[in-house]
Amino acid sequence: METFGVRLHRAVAGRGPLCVGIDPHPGLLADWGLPDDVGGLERFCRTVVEAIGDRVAVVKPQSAFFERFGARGVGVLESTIRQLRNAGALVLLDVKRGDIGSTVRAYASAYLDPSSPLYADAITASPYLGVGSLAPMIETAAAHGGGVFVLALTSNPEGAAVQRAVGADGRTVAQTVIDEISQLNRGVEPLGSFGLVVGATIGETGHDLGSVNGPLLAPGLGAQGGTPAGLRTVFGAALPSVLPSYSREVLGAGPEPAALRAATERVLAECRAALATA
Ligand SMILES: O=c1ccn([C@@H]2O[C@H](COP(=O)(O)O)[C@@H](O)[C@H]2O)c(=O)[nH]1
Repeated sequence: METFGVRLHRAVAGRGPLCVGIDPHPGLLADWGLPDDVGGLERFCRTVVEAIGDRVAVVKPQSAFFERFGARGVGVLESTIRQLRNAGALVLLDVKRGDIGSTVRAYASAYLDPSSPLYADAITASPYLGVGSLAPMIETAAAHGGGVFVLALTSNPEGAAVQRAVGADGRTVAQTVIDEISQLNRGVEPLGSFGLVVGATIGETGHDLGSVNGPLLAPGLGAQGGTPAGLRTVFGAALPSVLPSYSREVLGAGPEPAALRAATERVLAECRAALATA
């Protein structure tokens, strides 16, 4: 069985360093001339899958925008994940789950067990009940070749108050998360399966990302103000491990598939150029 790290490394080598998010905001549905209902959601997602599913390394559906339509919205999420995987994209489901360990085990079954209808290649996770509480997710991912991206330094300004709080050992909360995830990837080649989320908006982090040896998802590009040129400031020597992520910047180019593809090619070229300077 191939690990998620191996699969991601190959996908990025073949398709380029880019993650595109599927965030069907009500405003985007309206801009695309679609109704704000399950039918509109389904058409939006099908258009994105058909336009870019066969050319982007990673696609990141944002679960919240599907959940707001209830069971039928989650049904669209299931079929979107399936279609994306059939098109050869790795699916990173953005659910930011976290809880006590026994409940985390249920989340792991829901998203990282291949027998689940919502099975994805990787998920996002929240470490604020303790990184150790995520162990069942880590174990399930490892058992099935999946990945987990844990929030470390998020792109929103409110995150810093929690993530940069300093603990008794002098490390920030974020550095503790970084260090614990780094341990999981130690010695793994070419890339570990356990990643971190570090926002592209946050500037110089003051944190040591050099030993993570896993993917660094960088949301916040485009709509939130982050730029490919700014990635060097945020990530420094860790730049080669960065997976830049855009949602609204690309989706806003729709609904024409050719325009979605052109926006994807544009941001990919910008990211390639920024990461090539590493
Ligand atoms: O720190 C974080 C973690 C996750 N996100 C998610 O990424 C996308 C960003 O969307 P844009 O339209 O490109 O701003 C969205 O799903 C967020 O929930 C993040 O922005 N920052």
